[in-house]
Amino acid sequence: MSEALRGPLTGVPVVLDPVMVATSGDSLAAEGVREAIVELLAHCSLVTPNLPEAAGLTGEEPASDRGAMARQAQALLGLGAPAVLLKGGHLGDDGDQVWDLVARRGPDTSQGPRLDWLDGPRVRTRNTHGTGCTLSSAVAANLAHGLDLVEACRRAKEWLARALASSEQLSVGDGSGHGPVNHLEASWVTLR
Ligand SMILES: Nc1ncnc2c1ncn2[C@@H]1O[C@H](COP(=O)(O)OP(=O)(O)O)[C@@H](O)[C@H]1O
Ligand SMILES: Cc1ncc(COP(=O)(O)OP(=O)(O)O)c(N)n1
Repeated sequence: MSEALRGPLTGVPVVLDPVMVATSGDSLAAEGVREAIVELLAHCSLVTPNLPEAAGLTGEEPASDRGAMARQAQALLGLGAPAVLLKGGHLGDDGDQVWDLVARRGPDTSQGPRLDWLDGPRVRTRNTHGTGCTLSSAVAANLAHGLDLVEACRRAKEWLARALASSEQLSVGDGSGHGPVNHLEASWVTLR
């Protein structure tokens, strides 16, 4: 993979979603995956960890406040990522707002990284399955459309909030688990 990123994919925006820990807390990564992801960091345009994944990559405890999120995002820049979208969905599940952070290396290294907080209302739903994959895919699509990195992340997060809010319209399984977000929210029509 890193050979492809250095060769044929040079110059193509690449979003790396380091799927290691699900929203449920379940580990999705085998041994050695951390090292493989760290090796890829320098060759992608943006890495999009959730809080447990950022902790796994930096070797720290999962961030429990926005200060720790900022520190871990900068630690990921230090590991080689040019930009980080650190997702804060796991931070303070009771809060009314959900905060994500975009951290980028500044053009002038003496001035430190640029941090842009993206906040949005927390949608009260159990149907959060696939939020991370949905967000990173939407950011990749927005980058392919030529949007600037922060705008690509902001619009993806806004769309995800609508897909979460619309998830109640889906009827999947017996309703006992975490259902999926509604990717078709913009064109959803309920036929009865
Ligand atoms: N209940 C919610 N309401 C609104 N946005 C949410 C909610 N839960 C998660 N998000 C957003 O979904 C995205 C993925 O968040 P997160 O849960 O941290 O990652 P993952 O799904 O990879 O575990 C982030 O943009 C986060 O802000
Ligand atoms: C089999 C499998 N792959 C990936 C994930 C993680 O998906 P993601 O969208 O990052 O987050 P949640 O689904 O955990 O909200 C997964 N859960 N299972």
